[in-house]
Amino acid sequence: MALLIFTLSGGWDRRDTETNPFGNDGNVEPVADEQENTGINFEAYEDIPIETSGDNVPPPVNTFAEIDLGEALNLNIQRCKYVKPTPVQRNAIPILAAGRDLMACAQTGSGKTAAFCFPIISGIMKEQQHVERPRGVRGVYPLAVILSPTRELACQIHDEARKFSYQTGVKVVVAYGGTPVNQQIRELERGVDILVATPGRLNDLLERGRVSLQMVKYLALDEADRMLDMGFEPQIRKIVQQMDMPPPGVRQTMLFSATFPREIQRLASDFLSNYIFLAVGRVGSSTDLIVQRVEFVHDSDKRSHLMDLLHAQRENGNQGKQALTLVFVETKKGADSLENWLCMNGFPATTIHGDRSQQEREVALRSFKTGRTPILVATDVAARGLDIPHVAHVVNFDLPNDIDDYVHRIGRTGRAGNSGLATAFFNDNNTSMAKPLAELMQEANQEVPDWLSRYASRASFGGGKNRRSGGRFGGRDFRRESFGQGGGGGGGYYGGGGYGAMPGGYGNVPGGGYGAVPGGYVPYGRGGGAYYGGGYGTVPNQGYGPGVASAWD
Ligand SMILES: Nc1ncnc2c1ncn2[C@@H]1O[C@H](COP(=O)(O)OP(=O)(O)OP(=O)(O)O)[C@@H](O)[C@H]1O
Repeated sequence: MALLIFTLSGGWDRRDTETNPFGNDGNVEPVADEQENTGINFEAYEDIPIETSGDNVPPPVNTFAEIDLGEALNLNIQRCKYVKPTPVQRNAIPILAAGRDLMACAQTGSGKTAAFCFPIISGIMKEQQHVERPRGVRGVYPLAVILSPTRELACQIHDEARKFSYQTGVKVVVAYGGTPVNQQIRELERGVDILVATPGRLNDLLERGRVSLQMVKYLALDEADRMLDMGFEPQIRKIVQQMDMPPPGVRQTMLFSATFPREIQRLASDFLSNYIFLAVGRVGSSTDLIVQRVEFVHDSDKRSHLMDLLHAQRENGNQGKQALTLVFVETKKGADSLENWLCMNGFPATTIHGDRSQQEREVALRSFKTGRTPILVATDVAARGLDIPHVAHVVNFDLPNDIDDYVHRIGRTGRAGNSGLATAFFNDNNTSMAKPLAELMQEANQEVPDWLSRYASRASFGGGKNRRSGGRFGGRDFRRESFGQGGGGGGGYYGGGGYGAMPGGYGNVPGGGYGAVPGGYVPYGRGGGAYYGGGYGTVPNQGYGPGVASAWD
Protein backbone atom coordinates (compact mmCIF):
# COMPACT_ATOMS: atom_id res chain seq x y z
CA MET A 1 0.00 0.00 0.00
CA ALA A 2 1.32 3.40 -0.91
CA LEU A 3 2.33 5.52 2.03
CA LEU A 4 0.56 8.83 1.60
CA ILE A 5 0.69 11.20 4.51
CA PHE A 6 -0.43 14.77 4.21
CA THR A 7 2.38 16.98 5.35
CA LEU A 8 2.44 20.63 5.95
CA SER A 9 5.21 21.09 3.41
CA GLY A 10 2.14 21.77 1.35
CA GLY A 11 1.96 18.46 -0.46
CA TRP A 12 1.76 14.73 -0.05
CA ASP A 13 4.52 12.75 1.49
CA ARG A 14 5.75 10.42 -1.22
CA ARG A 15 8.34 8.55 0.73
CA ASP A 16 7.59 5.27 -1.02
CA THR A 17 8.34 6.70 -4.46
CA GLU A 18 11.22 8.93 -3.41
CA THR A 19 14.29 8.57 -5.61
CA ASN A 20 17.17 7.13 -3.65
CA PRO A 21 19.85 9.83 -3.65
CA PHE A 22 22.45 7.26 -2.60
CA GLY A 23 21.96 5.35 -5.84
CA ASN A 24 22.98 1.72 -5.43
CA ASP A 25 25.15 2.63 -2.52
CA GLY A 26 22.28 3.26 -0.17
CA ASN A 27 22.37 0.00 1.74
CA VAL A 28 23.02 0.39 5.39
CA GLU A 29 25.73 -2.03 6.30
CA PRO A 30 28.02 -2.16 9.30
CA VAL A 31 31.13 -0.11 8.67
CA ALA A 32 34.16 -2.31 9.19
CA ASP A 33 36.93 0.19 9.10
CA GLU A 34 36.35 3.84 9.83
CA GLN A 35 39.34 5.10 7.95
CA GLU A 36 38.73 3.07 4.87
CA ASN A 37 35.07 3.82 4.63
CA THR A 38 35.05 7.49 5.36
CA GLY A 39 38.29 8.68 3.90
CA ILE A 40 38.63 10.72 7.07
CA ASN A 41 41.97 10.84 8.76
CA PHE A 42 40.46 10.88 12.22
CA GLU A 43 43.75 11.23 14.00
CA ALA A 44 44.19 14.60 12.39
CA TYR A 45 41.12 15.75 14.26
CA GLU A 46 41.95 14.49 17.71
CA ASP A 47 43.84 17.41 19.21
CA ILE A 48 42.00 20.15 17.50
CA PRO A 49 41.57 23.25 19.66
CA ILE A 50 37.98 24.29 20.27
CA GLU A 51 36.85 27.61 21.63
CA THR A 52 33.28 28.45 22.57
CA SER A 53 31.81 31.55 24.12
CA GLY A 54 28.33 32.62 25.11
CA ASP A 55 25.90 31.71 27.90
CA ASN A 56 25.31 28.11 28.95
CA VAL A 57 27.04 26.38 26.08
CA PRO A 58 25.64 22.84 25.68
CA PRO A 59 28.45 20.27 26.02
CA PRO A 60 29.86 18.52 22.94
CA VAL A 61 29.05 14.92 22.04
CA ASN A 62 31.37 12.18 20.87
CA THR A 63 28.94 10.20 18.77
CA PHE A 64 25.91 10.96 16.62
CA ALA A 65 23.94 8.50 18.75
CA GLU A 66 24.25 10.78 21.79
CA ILE A 67 21.86 13.23 20.17
CA ASP A 68 18.31 12.27 19.41
CA LEU A 69 18.37 13.08 15.71
CA GLY A 70 15.63 10.62 14.77
CA GLU A 71 15.82 7.13 13.33
CA ALA A 72 15.45 8.03 9.66
CA LEU A 73 18.20 10.63 9.85
CA ASN A 74 20.46 8.23 11.74
CA LEU A 75 20.04 5.70 8.94
CA ASN A 76 21.09 8.32 6.41
CA ILE A 77 24.16 9.19 8.47
CA GLN A 78 25.08 5.51 8.23
CA ARG A 79 24.36 5.50 4.50
CA CYS A 80 26.75 8.44 4.16
CA LYS A 81 29.28 6.32 6.06
CA TYR A 82 29.83 8.99 8.64
CA VAL A 83 31.08 6.99 11.58
CA LYS A 84 32.08 9.75 13.96
CA PRO A 85 31.14 13.39 14.07
CA THR A 86 33.91 15.81 13.10
CA PRO A 87 34.84 18.41 15.75
CA VAL A 88 32.57 21.09 14.35
CA GLN A 89 29.74 18.56 14.29
CA ARG A 90 30.50 17.38 17.83
CA ASN A 91 30.14 20.90 19.11
CA ALA A 92 27.65 22.56 16.79
CA ILE A 93 24.99 19.86 16.62
CA PRO A 94 24.20 19.85 20.38
CA ILE A 95 24.19 23.66 20.43
CA LEU A 96 21.75 23.81 17.53
CA ALA A 97 19.68 20.88 18.79
CA ALA A 98 19.21 22.87 22.00
CA GLY A 99 17.65 25.63 19.91
CA ARG A 100 20.50 28.12 20.31
CA ASP A 101 21.73 30.60 17.73
CA LEU A 102 25.26 29.94 16.55
CA MET A 103 28.14 31.62 14.78
CA ALA A 104 30.54 28.82 13.88
CA CYS A 105 33.98 29.13 12.42
CA ALA A 106 35.57 25.85 11.40
CA GLN A 107 38.24 24.93 8.88
CA THR A 108 37.44 24.16 5.27
CA GLY A 109 36.41 20.61 4.48
CA SER A 110 35.54 19.73 8.06
CA GLY A 111 31.86 18.91 7.65
CA LYS A 112 30.04 22.17 8.33
CA THR A 113 27.24 21.29 5.90
CA ALA A 114 26.12 18.34 8.00
CA ALA A 115 26.63 20.40 11.16
CA PHE A 116 23.81 22.72 10.18
CA CYS A 117 21.71 20.29 8.11
CA PHE A 118 21.30 17.58 10.76
CA PRO A 119 19.72 19.81 13.44
CA ILE A 120 17.46 21.48 10.86
CA ILE A 121 16.22 18.17 9.43
CA SER A 122 15.86 16.62 12.85
CA GLY A 123 13.99 19.69 14.16
CA ILE A 124 11.57 19.65 11.23
CA MET A 125 11.01 15.89 11.63
CA LYS A 126 10.02 16.44 15.25
CA GLU A 127 7.77 19.38 14.49
CA GLN A 128 6.16 17.96 11.37
CA GLN A 129 2.97 16.97 13.15
CA HIS A 130 2.51 20.33 14.82
CA VAL A 131 3.28 22.84 12.12
CA GLU A 132 0.33 24.59 10.55
CA ARG A 133 0.96 26.46 7.38
CA PRO A 134 -1.54 29.09 6.23
CA ARG A 135 -4.30 27.54 4.16
CA GLY A 136 -6.10 28.76 1.14
CA VAL A 137 -3.33 31.16 0.22
CA ARG A 138 -1.33 30.50 -2.87
CA GLY A 139 2.21 30.53 -1.66
CA VAL A 140 5.16 28.54 -0.58
CA TYR A 141 6.05 28.45 3.10
CA PRO A 142 9.45 26.89 3.82
CA LEU A 143 10.32 26.13 7.43
CA ALA A 144 14.03 26.52 6.85
CA VAL A 145 16.10 28.67 4.52
CA ILE A 146 19.74 27.92 3.74
CA LEU A 147 21.53 30.65 1.81
CA SER A 148 24.73 30.20 -0.16
CA PRO A 149 26.77 32.68 -2.19
CA THR A 150 27.12 30.66 -5.40
CA ARG A 151 24.83 28.54 -7.52
CA GLU A 152 27.17 25.58 -7.52
CA LEU A 153 27.38 25.60 -3.75
CA ALA A 154 23.60 25.87 -3.46
CA CYS A 155 23.31 22.76 -5.67
CA GLN A 156 25.88 20.92 -3.61
CA ILE A 157 24.13 21.74 -0.32
CA HIS A 158 20.84 20.66 -1.88
CA ASP A 159 22.35 17.32 -2.94
CA GLU A 160 23.77 16.77 0.54
CA ALA A 161 20.57 17.82 2.31
CA ARG A 162 18.54 15.48 0.09
CA LYS A 163 20.73 12.59 1.16
CA PHE A 164 20.41 13.50 4.82
CA SER A 165 16.63 13.86 4.55
CA TYR A 166 15.96 10.72 2.49
CA GLN A 167 12.87 8.93 3.83
CA THR A 168 12.41 11.48 6.61
CA GLY A 169 9.43 13.18 4.95
CA VAL A 170 11.38 16.44 4.91
CA LYS A 171 11.39 18.01 1.45
CA VAL A 172 14.37 20.00 0.23
CA VAL A 173 14.19 22.28 -2.84
CA VAL A 174 16.86 24.44 -4.43
CA ALA A 175 16.42 27.81 -6.18
CA TYR A 176 19.26 29.64 -7.90
CA GLY A 177 19.80 32.06 -10.76
CA GLY A 178 20.73 31.28 -14.35
CA THR A 179 17.95 28.71 -14.71
CA PRO A 180 14.26 29.21 -15.63
CA VAL A 181 12.42 30.63 -12.64
CA ASN A 182 9.04 29.14 -13.56
CA GLN A 183 10.38 25.64 -13.34
CA GLN A 184 11.66 26.36 -9.85
CA ILE A 185 8.33 27.90 -8.84
CA ARG A 186 6.51 24.79 -9.99
CA GLU A 187 8.89 22.63 -7.98
CA LEU A 188 8.41 24.83 -4.91
CA GLU A 189 4.64 24.61 -5.24
CA ARG A 190 4.87 20.86 -4.96
CA GLY A 191 5.94 21.46 -1.35
CA VAL A 192 9.08 22.52 0.45
CA ASP A 193 10.36 22.30 3.98
CA ILE A 194 13.96 23.36 3.43
CA LEU A 195 14.68 25.93 0.75
CA VAL A 196 18.33 26.14 -0.32
CA ALA A 197 18.86 29.30 -2.35
CA THR A 198 21.19 31.97 -3.64
CA PRO A 199 20.19 35.44 -2.41
CA GLY A 200 19.42 36.92 -5.86
CA ARG A 201 16.97 34.21 -6.87
CA LEU A 202 15.30 34.16 -3.45
CA ASN A 203 14.76 37.92 -3.62
CA ASP A 204 13.24 37.47 -7.06
CA LEU A 205 10.83 34.84 -5.72
CA LEU A 206 9.95 37.04 -2.76
CA GLU A 207 9.30 40.04 -4.97
CA ARG A 208 7.04 37.95 -7.20
CA GLY A 209 5.16 36.97 -4.04
CA ARG A 210 5.75 33.30 -4.76
CA VAL A 211 7.49 32.51 -1.49
CA SER A 212 6.64 33.64 2.02
CA LEU A 213 9.16 33.46 4.83
CA GLN A 214 6.65 33.81 7.63
CA MET A 215 6.95 30.17 8.70
CA VAL A 216 10.75 30.14 8.75
CA LYS A 217 12.00 28.57 11.94
CA TYR A 218 15.60 27.99 10.83
CA LEU A 219 17.89 30.30 8.91
CA ALA A 220 21.37 29.13 7.93
CA LEU A 221 23.96 31.22 6.11
CA ASP A 222 26.74 29.12 4.68
CA GLU A 223 29.95 31.06 3.93
CA ALA A 224 28.36 33.61 6.23
CA ASP A 225 31.22 36.12 6.13
CA ARG A 226 30.93 36.24 2.36
CA MET A 227 27.17 36.59 2.59
CA LEU A 228 27.53 39.62 4.83
CA ASP A 229 30.34 41.41 3.05
CA MET A 230 29.65 44.45 0.94
CA GLY A 231 28.56 42.56 -2.16
CA PHE A 232 25.78 40.54 -0.60
CA GLU A 233 24.80 42.35 2.59
CA PRO A 234 21.97 44.49 1.16
CA GLN A 235 20.34 41.42 -0.39
CA ILE A 236 20.65 39.46 2.83
CA ARG A 237 19.25 42.31 4.90
CA LYS A 238 16.32 42.52 2.54
CA ILE A 239 15.57 38.81 2.84
CA VAL A 240 16.10 38.57 6.56
CA GLN A 241 14.92 41.93 7.86
CA GLN A 242 12.62 43.51 5.31
CA MET A 243 10.31 40.70 4.24
CA ASP A 244 8.14 38.57 6.48
CA MET A 245 10.77 36.40 8.17
CA PRO A 246 10.30 36.05 11.96
CA PRO A 247 12.86 38.05 13.96
CA PRO A 248 15.91 36.67 15.81
CA GLY A 249 14.82 34.86 18.92
CA VAL A 250 11.69 33.58 17.17
CA ARG A 251 13.60 31.90 14.36
CA GLN A 252 16.87 30.06 15.01
CA THR A 253 19.85 31.48 13.13
CA MET A 254 23.09 29.70 12.30
CA LEU A 255 26.08 31.24 10.57
CA PHE A 256 28.93 29.07 9.31
CA SER A 257 32.25 29.76 7.63
CA ALA A 258 35.94 28.91 7.79
CA THR A 259 36.76 32.59 8.24
CA PHE A 260 35.02 35.31 10.23
CA PRO A 261 36.60 38.75 10.18
CA ARG A 262 35.80 40.85 13.21
CA GLU A 263 33.85 43.55 11.40
CA ILE A 264 31.65 40.94 9.75
CA GLN A 265 31.00 39.32 13.12
CA ARG A 266 29.86 42.65 14.45
CA LEU A 267 27.50 43.05 11.52
CA ALA A 268 26.29 39.47 11.80
CA SER A 269 25.32 39.89 15.43
CA ASP A 270 22.29 41.92 14.19
CA PHE A 271 20.86 38.69 12.87
CA LEU A 272 21.39 36.63 15.99
CA SER A 273 19.90 36.36 19.46
CA ASN A 274 21.97 35.38 22.51
CA TYR A 275 24.22 33.33 20.29
CA ILE A 276 27.10 31.01 20.94
CA PHE A 277 30.37 31.53 19.12
CA LEU A 278 32.27 28.40 18.19
CA ALA A 279 35.78 28.30 16.72
CA VAL A 280 37.38 25.05 15.68
CA GLY A 281 41.07 25.20 14.90
CA ARG A 282 41.87 24.70 11.32
CA VAL A 283 42.50 21.10 10.49
CA GLY A 284 41.54 21.08 6.87
CA SER A 285 42.50 24.46 5.56
CA SER A 286 45.69 26.31 6.19
CA THR A 287 47.07 23.61 8.40
CA ASP A 288 49.49 20.78 8.32
CA LEU A 289 47.06 18.84 6.15
CA ILE A 290 47.68 21.10 3.21
CA VAL A 291 51.28 21.57 2.19
CA GLN A 292 51.55 25.19 1.18
CA ARG A 293 54.25 26.45 -1.09
CA VAL A 294 54.82 29.91 -2.35
CA GLU A 295 57.09 30.60 -5.28
CA PHE A 296 58.34 33.83 -6.74
CA VAL A 297 57.19 33.93 -10.35
CA HIS A 298 57.11 37.00 -12.57
CA ASP A 299 53.87 37.47 -14.48
CA SER A 300 55.62 36.75 -17.77
CA ASP A 301 56.86 33.40 -16.45
CA LYS A 302 53.65 32.18 -14.88
CA ARG A 303 52.44 30.10 -17.82
CA SER A 304 55.66 28.24 -18.39
CA HIS A 305 56.00 27.70 -14.67
CA LEU A 306 52.51 26.27 -14.45
CA MET A 307 53.36 24.02 -17.36
CA ASP A 308 56.41 22.72 -15.50
CA LEU A 309 54.28 21.91 -12.46
CA LEU A 310 51.68 20.15 -14.56
CA HIS A 311 54.28 18.15 -16.46
CA ALA A 312 55.92 17.04 -13.25
CA GLN A 313 52.57 16.16 -11.75
CA ARG A 314 51.63 14.09 -14.79
CA GLU A 315 54.90 12.19 -14.69
CA ASN A 316 54.40 11.37 -11.05
CA GLY A 317 50.71 10.69 -11.33
CA ASN A 318 49.03 7.37 -11.27
CA GLN A 319 49.74 5.71 -14.66
CA GLY A 320 50.65 9.05 -16.16
CA LYS A 321 47.25 10.47 -15.28
CA GLN A 322 46.93 14.12 -14.50
CA ALA A 323 45.87 14.69 -10.88
CA LEU A 324 42.90 17.02 -10.43
CA THR A 325 44.30 20.53 -10.32
CA LEU A 326 42.39 23.70 -9.63
CA VAL A 327 44.03 26.87 -10.92
CA PHE A 328 42.77 30.21 -9.58
CA VAL A 329 43.13 33.34 -11.67
CA GLU A 330 41.97 36.87 -11.08
CA THR A 331 39.77 37.64 -14.08
CA LYS A 332 37.22 35.90 -16.26
CA LYS A 333 39.17 36.86 -19.36
CA GLY A 334 42.34 35.54 -17.78
CA ALA A 335 40.55 32.26 -17.07
CA ASP A 336 39.43 31.83 -20.69
CA SER A 337 42.80 32.67 -22.09
CA LEU A 338 44.70 30.35 -19.75
CA GLU A 339 42.26 27.54 -20.47
CA ASN A 340 42.82 27.99 -24.22
CA TRP A 341 46.54 28.02 -23.81
CA LEU A 342 46.53 24.89 -21.65
CA CYS A 343 44.35 23.01 -24.13
CA MET A 344 46.59 24.07 -27.00
CA ASN A 345 49.55 22.71 -25.09
CA GLY A 346 48.04 19.32 -24.50
CA PHE A 347 46.55 19.81 -21.04
CA PRO A 348 42.81 19.13 -21.05
CA ALA A 349 41.34 22.05 -19.14
CA THR A 350 38.01 23.72 -18.63
CA THR A 351 36.92 26.87 -16.90
CA ILE A 352 34.32 28.21 -14.51
CA HIS A 353 33.57 31.90 -14.04
CA GLY A 354 30.72 34.37 -13.91
CA ASP A 355 30.58 35.09 -17.65
CA ARG A 356 29.80 31.50 -18.55
CA SER A 357 26.21 30.34 -18.76
CA GLN A 358 24.91 28.26 -15.90
CA GLN A 359 24.80 25.24 -18.15
CA GLU A 360 28.42 25.75 -19.19
CA ARG A 361 29.43 26.13 -15.54
CA GLU A 362 27.70 22.91 -14.60
CA VAL A 363 29.18 20.99 -17.53
CA ALA A 364 32.65 22.30 -16.64
CA LEU A 365 32.35 21.26 -13.03
CA ARG A 366 31.15 17.79 -13.98
CA SER A 367 33.92 17.37 -16.51
CA PHE A 368 36.49 18.32 -13.87
CA LYS A 369 35.02 16.09 -11.17
CA THR A 370 35.02 13.06 -13.44
CA GLY A 371 38.60 13.74 -14.52
CA ARG A 372 37.70 14.21 -18.19
CA THR A 373 39.31 17.65 -17.97
CA PRO A 374 41.54 17.30 -14.92
CA ILE A 375 42.49 20.98 -14.88
CA LEU A 376 39.92 23.56 -13.89
CA VAL A 377 40.79 27.23 -14.32
CA ALA A 378 38.54 29.28 -12.06
CA THR A 379 37.86 32.70 -10.66
CA ASP A 380 36.77 33.13 -7.07
CA VAL A 381 33.36 31.76 -7.97
CA ALA A 382 34.84 28.32 -7.19
CA ALA A 383 36.77 29.45 -4.11
CA ARG A 384 34.25 28.61 -1.46
CA GLY A 385 32.45 25.53 -0.31
CA LEU A 386 32.86 23.26 -3.32
CA ASP A 387 33.55 19.73 -2.15
CA ILE A 388 35.27 17.99 -5.03
CA PRO A 389 36.89 14.71 -4.04
CA HIS A 390 40.50 14.10 -5.00
CA VAL A 391 41.58 17.64 -5.83
CA ALA A 392 45.32 17.05 -5.37
CA HIS A 393 46.62 20.51 -6.10
CA VAL A 394 45.37 24.09 -5.88
CA VAL A 395 47.47 26.62 -7.76
CA ASN A 396 47.06 30.30 -6.99
CA PHE A 397 48.24 31.43 -10.41
CA ASP A 398 47.09 34.92 -9.38
CA LEU A 399 47.02 35.43 -5.64
CA PRO A 400 43.84 36.99 -4.23
CA ASN A 401 44.04 40.32 -2.38
CA ASP A 402 42.50 38.97 0.76
CA ILE A 403 44.04 36.31 2.93
CA ASP A 404 40.64 34.86 3.79
CA ASP A 405 40.02 34.22 0.10
CA TYR A 406 43.34 32.41 0.01
CA VAL A 407 42.21 30.21 2.94
CA HIS A 408 39.00 29.26 1.13
CA ARG A 409 40.75 28.66 -2.20
CA ILE A 410 43.38 26.30 -0.83
CA GLY A 411 40.65 24.58 1.17
CA ARG A 412 39.39 22.99 -2.08
CA THR A 413 42.11 20.41 -1.45
CA GLY A 414 42.94 18.61 1.78
CA ARG A 415 39.30 17.95 2.66
CA ALA A 416 37.78 15.64 5.24
CA GLY A 417 41.12 14.94 6.86
CA ASN A 418 42.92 14.15 3.61
CA SER A 419 46.14 15.82 2.64
CA GLY A 420 46.64 18.21 -0.24
CA LEU A 421 49.02 20.60 -1.92
CA ALA A 422 48.67 24.33 -2.60
CA THR A 423 51.11 26.38 -4.65
CA ALA A 424 50.98 30.16 -4.87
CA PHE A 425 52.76 32.31 -7.44
CA PHE A 426 53.94 35.49 -5.77
CA ASN A 427 55.55 38.55 -7.30
CA ASP A 428 55.83 42.29 -6.77
CA ASN A 429 52.14 42.74 -7.51
CA ASN A 430 51.30 40.79 -4.37
CA THR A 431 53.37 42.58 -1.78
CA SER A 432 50.34 43.44 0.33
CA MET A 433 49.77 39.71 0.80
CA ALA A 434 53.29 38.99 2.00
CA LYS A 435 52.66 39.58 5.67
CA PRO A 436 49.32 37.82 6.10
CA LEU A 437 50.52 34.96 3.91
CA ALA A 438 53.75 34.49 5.85
CA GLU A 439 51.82 34.60 9.14
CA LEU A 440 49.25 32.14 7.95
CA MET A 441 51.88 29.73 6.71
CA GLN A 442 53.79 30.00 9.93
CA GLU A 443 50.69 29.28 12.01
CA ALA A 444 50.12 26.20 9.92
CA ASN A 445 53.66 24.94 10.39
CA GLN A 446 54.62 25.59 6.82
CA GLU A 447 58.11 26.64 5.93
CA VAL A 448 58.11 30.27 4.96
CA PRO A 449 60.77 31.09 2.36
CA ASP A 450 63.28 33.68 3.56
CA TRP A 451 62.47 35.99 0.71
CA LEU A 452 58.80 36.02 1.70
CA SER A 453 59.72 36.80 5.31
CA ARG A 454 61.76 39.70 4.05
CA TYR A 455 58.84 41.02 2.04
CA ALA A 456 56.63 40.54 5.07
CA SER A 457 58.90 42.42 7.42
CA ARG A 458 59.12 45.46 5.15
CA ALA A 459 57.09 48.08 7.03
CA SER A 460 55.81 49.60 3.83
CA PHE A 461 54.19 46.31 2.91
CA GLY A 462 52.85 45.71 6.39
CA GLY A 463 49.48 47.26 5.75
CA GLY A 464 48.22 44.33 3.72
CA LYS A 465 44.63 43.41 4.05
CA ASN A 466 45.13 41.30 7.09
CA ARG A 467 41.74 40.82 8.61
CA ARG A 468 42.65 37.78 10.61
CA SER A 469 41.49 38.05 14.15
CA GLY A 470 41.73 34.61 15.54
CA GLY A 471 45.35 33.56 15.81
CA ARG A 472 45.10 29.82 15.41
CA PHE A 473 41.42 30.03 14.57
CA GLY A 474 39.80 31.29 11.39
CA GLY A 475 38.15 33.85 13.64
CA ARG A 476 37.63 34.59 17.30
CA ASP A 477 34.51 35.87 19.05
CA PHE A 478 34.65 39.64 18.64
CA ARG A 479 32.56 39.99 21.83
CA ARG A 480 35.46 38.62 23.86
CA GLU A 481 37.89 41.00 22.31
CA SER A 482 35.56 43.89 22.97
CA PHE A 483 35.58 42.87 26.62
CA GLY A 484 39.33 42.67 26.60
CA GLN A 485 39.48 38.98 27.42
CA GLY A 486 40.90 37.43 24.33
CA GLY A 487 42.88 38.17 21.26
CA GLY A 488 45.92 36.57 19.82
CA GLY A 489 47.01 33.44 21.59
CA GLY A 490 50.24 31.53 21.70
CA GLY A 491 51.35 28.57 19.72
CA GLY A 492 51.49 24.97 20.72
CA TYR A 493 48.35 23.56 19.16
CA TYR A 494 50.06 22.35 16.09
CA GLY A 495 52.90 20.82 18.02
CA GLY A 496 52.02 17.36 16.82
CA GLY A 497 52.53 18.03 13.16
CA GLY A 498 53.30 15.31 10.70
CA TYR A 499 49.86 14.30 9.52
CA GLY A 500 49.19 11.75 6.90
CA ALA A 501 50.84 11.45 3.58
CA MET A 502 51.23 13.80 0.69
CA PRO A 503 49.74 12.83 -2.64
CA GLY A 504 51.71 13.37 -5.73
CA GLY A 505 54.99 15.05 -5.21
CA TYR A 506 57.02 16.64 -7.90
CA GLY A 507 59.87 15.09 -9.64
CA ASN A 508 62.24 16.04 -12.38
CA VAL A 509 60.95 19.51 -12.97
CA PRO A 510 63.05 20.99 -15.71
CA GLY A 511 65.00 23.90 -14.44
CA GLY A 512 63.47 23.73 -10.99
CA GLY A 513 64.90 22.87 -7.65
CA TYR A 514 62.71 19.83 -7.04
CA GLY A 515 64.12 16.44 -6.43
CA ALA A 516 62.88 13.20 -7.88
CA VAL A 517 60.15 11.62 -5.84
CA PRO A 518 59.97 7.89 -6.04
CA GLY A 519 56.60 6.37 -5.47
CA GLY A 520 54.65 9.58 -5.37
CA TYR A 521 53.76 9.44 -1.67
CA VAL A 522 56.07 11.29 0.59
CA PRO A 523 55.57 11.69 4.30
CA TYR A 524 55.72 15.18 5.58
CA GLY A 525 55.72 16.66 9.00
CA ARG A 526 56.82 19.49 11.12
CA GLY A 527 60.55 19.70 11.34
CA GLY A 528 60.92 16.64 9.16
CA GLY A 529 61.37 18.84 6.18
CA ALA A 530 61.26 16.28 3.43
CA TYR A 531 58.12 17.48 1.64
CA TYR A 532 59.17 16.29 -1.72
CA GLY A 533 62.10 14.08 -0.93
CA GLY A 534 65.41 14.47 -2.72
CA GLY A 535 66.58 17.92 -3.58
CA TYR A 536 63.35 19.57 -2.52
CA GLY A 537 63.78 18.38 1.04
CA THR A 538 64.68 20.69 3.78
CA VAL A 539 64.48 24.04 2.10
CA PRO A 540 61.43 24.37 -0.10
CA ASN A 541 61.68 27.08 -2.70
CA GLN A 542 65.43 26.90 -2.66
CA GLY A 543 65.32 26.52 -6.40
CA TYR A 544 63.86 29.98 -6.70
CA GLY A 545 66.21 31.61 -4.24
CA PRO A 546 68.51 33.38 -6.65
CA GLY A 547 65.73 34.68 -8.85
CA VAL A 548 63.94 36.04 -5.87
CA ALA A 549 67.02 37.56 -4.37
CA SER A 550 67.66 39.54 -7.48
CA ALA A 551 64.07 40.64 -7.63
CA TRP A 552 64.25 41.70 -4.04
CA ASP A 553 67.64 43.28 -3.60
N1 LIG B 1 31.32 12.89 10.13
C1 LIG B 1 31.83 12.72 8.92
N2 LIG B 1 32.48 11.59 8.61
C2 LIG B 1 33.01 11.42 7.35
N3 LIG B 1 32.96 12.33 6.36
C3 LIG B 1 32.33 13.48 6.63
C4 LIG B 1 31.72 13.74 7.92
N4 LIG B 1 31.15 14.95 7.87
C5 LIG B 1 31.37 15.44 6.63
N5 LIG B 1 32.08 14.57 5.89
C6 LIG B 1 32.55 14.76 4.49
O1 LIG B 1 33.56 15.75 4.53
C7 LIG B 1 33.55 16.50 3.31
C8 LIG B 1 33.60 17.99 3.62
O2 LIG B 1 32.41 18.41 4.21
P1 LIG B 1 31.77 19.85 3.91
O3 LIG B 1 31.68 20.09 2.43
O4 LIG B 1 30.53 19.96 4.69
O5 LIG B 1 32.92 20.80 4.51
P2 LIG B 1 32.85 22.33 4.91
O6 LIG B 1 33.32 22.41 6.31
O7 LIG B 1 31.49 22.90 4.62
O8 LIG B 1 33.94 22.96 3.93
P3 LIG B 1 34.04 24.45 3.29
O9 LIG B 1 34.49 25.37 4.37
O10 LIG B 1 35.06 24.30 2.24
O11 LIG B 1 32.67 24.79 2.78
C9 LIG B 1 32.31 16.09 2.55
O12 LIG B 1 32.69 15.23 1.50
C10 LIG B 1 31.49 15.35 3.57
O13 LIG B 1 30.69 14.34 2.99
